Amino acid sequence: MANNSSNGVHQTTTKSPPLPSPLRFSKFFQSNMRILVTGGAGFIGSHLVDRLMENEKNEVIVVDNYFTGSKDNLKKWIGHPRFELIRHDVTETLLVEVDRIYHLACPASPIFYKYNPVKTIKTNVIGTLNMLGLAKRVGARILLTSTSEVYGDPLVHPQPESYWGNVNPIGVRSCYDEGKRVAETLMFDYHRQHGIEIRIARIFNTYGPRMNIDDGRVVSNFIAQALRDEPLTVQNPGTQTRSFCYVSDMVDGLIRLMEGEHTGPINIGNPGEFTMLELAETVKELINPGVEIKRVENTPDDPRQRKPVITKAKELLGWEPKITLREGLPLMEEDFRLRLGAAKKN
Ligand SMILES: NC(=O)c1ccc[n+]([C@@H]2O[C@H](COP(=O)([O-])OP(=O)(O)OC[C@H]3O[C@@H](n4cnc5c(N)ncnc54)[C@H](O)[C@@H]3O)[C@@H](O)[C@H]2O)c1
Ligand SMILES: O=C(O)[C@H]1O[C@H](OP(=O)(O)OP(=O)(O)OC[C@H]2O[C@@H](n3ccc(=O)[nH]c3=O)[C@H](O)[C@@H]2O)[C@H](O)[C@@H](O)[C@@H]1O
Repeated sequence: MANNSSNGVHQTTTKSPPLPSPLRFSKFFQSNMRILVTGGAGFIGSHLVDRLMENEKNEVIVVDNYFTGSKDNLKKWIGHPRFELIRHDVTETLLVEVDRIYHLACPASPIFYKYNPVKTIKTNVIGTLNMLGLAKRVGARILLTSTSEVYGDPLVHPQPESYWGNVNPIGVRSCYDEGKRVAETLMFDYHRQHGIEIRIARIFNTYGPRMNIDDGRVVSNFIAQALRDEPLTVQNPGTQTRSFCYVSDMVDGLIRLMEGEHTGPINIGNPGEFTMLELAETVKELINPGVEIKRVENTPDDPRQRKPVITKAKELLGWEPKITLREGLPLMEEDFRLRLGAAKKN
């Protein structure tokens, strides 16, 4: 086990952050907080935007290239005076004046991030560099949505933030997991070298309404399959585990991290751990008891186990998840039924 005893506070800097734009101190400037959400048209991003827009002091700017996200996820905010939506690819520079940057832009489903791996790594590396450059120019605080995939196929279980991980640097998942690891490195280098205020969330598998129906991730696959009366495809061996966090809990954790005092990295996830066979059985029981469960081939480098240690999130952010898998699945089922036009039997 590679253990990092210097993780956390010792790696931070005492350098002052760059000054915010002079506009902040202008007597005509409204007291609103201007918040940029990259990848805000995606699954987690659009829920985050909903929550941020509830606060009348917030102005929200979303940039997205719509690779896996869609305007539909933000339709209720389009035209709102405190909301702006920009078609933009984060691998290109962006000039906006903001106080906070939630940097989510990156395809998250393995099917999509493996589709164009070179683009995925550019998004993670060049995209994060561009957002850090922006943060430096305007004195904004920036939060990166990193991932439990930085732990790779973990040899330590459950995973604390101090674990350095077990990642294949040349595998088919590396564009994503090594990409996020470099993104974390860039965040800390900008923090130490330029005093940028950074926050890093290591997100564990998150699910909920608005996931793409054909997203390819396991929860959306199983729910869509159950509703279409198609076999639930459990990839071998079926004993691999994941810990699933409902999206409203995730958004709450991200906002607490952004507004708190700690750089992270901090794991944000639900420690309830399930094998993929258990997940399939639960979906079958709750949504379609008649559906078949079918075993299919897995993909290379699939992590065998994953469960977050969330002591840091609890102690430093006062955060822990509230929604169990059994409570969250029916909420997602409702949304999928509406979108698939699948009425409830009985
Ligand atoms: N959902 C999860 O379980 C999970 C777990 C760990 C980390 N994360 C991270 O959280 C973030 C959001 O994940 P999600 O589940 O909402 O995924 P998603 O695919 O629904 O959202 C990603 C968004 O980023 C946009 N995007 C992709 N590349 C871009 C680019 N180059 N320029 C501009 N926009 C771009 C997409 O169009 C999409 O709207 C990602 O950074 C992901 O790595 C998610
Ligand atoms: O939370 C994380 O940190 C990462 O988790 C996921 O990656 P992964 O856990 O591999 O997500 P899935 O594709 O949903 O796979 C989960 C498990 O379900 C299995 N699976 C998937 C799909 C399916 O139809 N059947 C099935 O059994 C896979 O073999 C895997 O073991 C996300 O897609 C990443 O964006 C995210 O960063």
